[in-house]
Amino acid sequence: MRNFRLHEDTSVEFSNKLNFLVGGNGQGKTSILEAIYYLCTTKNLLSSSDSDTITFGRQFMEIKGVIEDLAVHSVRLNYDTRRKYYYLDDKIIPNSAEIIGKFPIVTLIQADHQLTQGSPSDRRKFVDSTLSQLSHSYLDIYIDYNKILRQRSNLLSQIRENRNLNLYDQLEAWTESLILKGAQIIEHRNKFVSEFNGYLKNAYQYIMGDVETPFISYSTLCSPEENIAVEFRKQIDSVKEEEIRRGVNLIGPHRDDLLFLINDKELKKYGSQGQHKTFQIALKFAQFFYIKERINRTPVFLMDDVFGELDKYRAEKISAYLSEIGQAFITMTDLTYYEELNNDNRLITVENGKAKIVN
Ligand SMILES: Nc1ncnc2c1ncn2[C@@H]1O[C@H](COP(=O)(O)OP(=O)(O)OP(=O)(O)O)[C@@H](O)[C@H]1O
Repeated sequence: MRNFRLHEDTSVEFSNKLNFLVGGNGQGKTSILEAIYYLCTTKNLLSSSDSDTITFGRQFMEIKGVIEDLAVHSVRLNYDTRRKYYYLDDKIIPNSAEIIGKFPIVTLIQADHQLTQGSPSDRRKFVDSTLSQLSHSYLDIYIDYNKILRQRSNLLSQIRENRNLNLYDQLEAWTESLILKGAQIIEHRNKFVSEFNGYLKNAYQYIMGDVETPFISYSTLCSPEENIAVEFRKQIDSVKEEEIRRGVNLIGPHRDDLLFLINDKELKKYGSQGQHKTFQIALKFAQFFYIKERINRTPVFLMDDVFGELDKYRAEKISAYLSEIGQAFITMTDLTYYEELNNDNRLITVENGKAKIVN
């Protein structure tokens, strides 16, 4: 990393098992996770803007890495306040969608409280990012669908201003495309949720025991037994005037949600803080094992300060769970859980933007 947040010039060679990044607050631990995430996805882990990551007073940042996976790849990201460049094996990648799924990654970070406590879009993002890492065809459908949404809402606003017949014909064509792609998204999400529930139950019960059973219910425009395209058409026809009046796409999978339940009770309404936290962690471990089994490759796992907020019982359970994952990067402010770890693992201290391997 060069000129990346506090890291003016930091290099680290990681273990292919667990890497513990230990240091006080504000020393640059999370930034290392952020850099790894950039290399695997081209995107920012914390939804900050790329320009925030350049060390104060500098004009550019650079992150380079070697990823040993099915093959050995060199990856590099440069950002110079105007443009971001991503290189894979020294070849520039113009479209970041090409990288999604190439280096599978799962993250467990502070912002994950939004998964259970935030808005439906946070939950849709979870499903979409999992499916996009698994299948490029899902990503293509998803990108197409979002383009259609934009075009169609522009058109709805135009019709509001000018009710011309030609525009109505165009609207019908966009509605057909919306239904076609939207129905494909719903089919994929339906299948995902039905498969994923087993993984979630395993992960949750590994941490909490089997007195509590988690469940995800997918809330979309119709039930799984109904014909998606037929229902979609029926509902979109019934709100046509309202869509024009508001210039908004009112029906489709962009309004879906996931409902989280514990023992059939809605987590959002009845869950304790601890249950929320356990649910968030279980979602991420389940995502890890789901991706791993579907594509037969082990995602990299990033965990930012997970242990700080947990009681001793759950922290120990999760610490034991770590031995079942592959390469992981785990930040912590102290070494309470380090003693349980074996020789394959690496302890790296991070202090004021400098990283040092301790063992
Ligand atoms: N663009 C930047 N240039 C220089 N320093 C920065 C920049 N952005 C953030 N920082 C500094 O980096 C530090 C935050 O880094 P990071 O989030 O990696 O810390 P951390 O070790 O994970 O801390 P915590 O344990 O509190 O989460 C802060 O001290 C912040 O002031």
